[in-house]
Amino acid sequence: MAFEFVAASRLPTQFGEFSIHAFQDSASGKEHIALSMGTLDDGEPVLMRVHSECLTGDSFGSLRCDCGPQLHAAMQQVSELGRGVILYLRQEGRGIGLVNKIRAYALQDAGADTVEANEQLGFGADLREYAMCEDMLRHLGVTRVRLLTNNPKKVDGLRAVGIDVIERVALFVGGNPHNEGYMQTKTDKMGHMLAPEKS
Ligand SMILES: Nc1nc2c(ncn2[C@@H]2O[C@H](COP(=O)(O)OP(=O)(O)OP(=O)(O)O)[C@@H](O)[C@H]2O)c(=O)[nH]1
Ligand SMILES: [Zn+2]
Repeated sequence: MAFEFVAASRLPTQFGEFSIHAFQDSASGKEHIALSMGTLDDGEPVLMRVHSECLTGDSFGSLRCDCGPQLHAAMQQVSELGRGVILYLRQEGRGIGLVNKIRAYALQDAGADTVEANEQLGFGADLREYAMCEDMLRHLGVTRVRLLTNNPKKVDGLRAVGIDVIERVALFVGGNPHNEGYMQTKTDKMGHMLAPEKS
């Protein structure tokens, strides 16, 4: 799959004015988005968030996860710097899709954790891959990144497709009673680093 740039426009937001860039794979029709601010092609490291689409969290304000607050925190940090990029990847449900994620939520309502639910549906814990990021960053002229994430596997995944991640920057947004089990499972079973590293 090769993701080609299609179009870009201004995107004024509550966090400041971004540029929004649309990319599409001509064969599959799959689409991904980048939000950018400032000059990115000067060779200096760029603050980057790779955000997996989460309709429930990003759009409906769901308290079952931490996606919505993470997306807004990343946009706020880029805006404060006046420079950075957010790759918004259409890989809902850690790659299993929205309908399957809701099926997984139903299993979690019945007692499964977020990994067990995927597995009970016949999926692996995390189906995401990051090859599209290389095409998107090449178009934007980004060569080195400081990655906003609590997920070391995401750092590994991006490096595996040739992206020079020079630093992982924690993106803690706190928790709530509805997502504490989910966050614990991410820590215990998926290697997320959701607490400040002991210095
Ligand atoms: N299958 C499944 N996907 C989920 C669930 N909760 C959130 N997601 C999806 O998980 C993705 C976000 O991944 P997370 O594990 O929350 O975080 P991450 O992106 O890996 O790590 P960070 O960069 O630190 O945010 C989005 O695509 C969400 O739709 C769940 O219970 N089951
Ligand atoms: Zn979410």
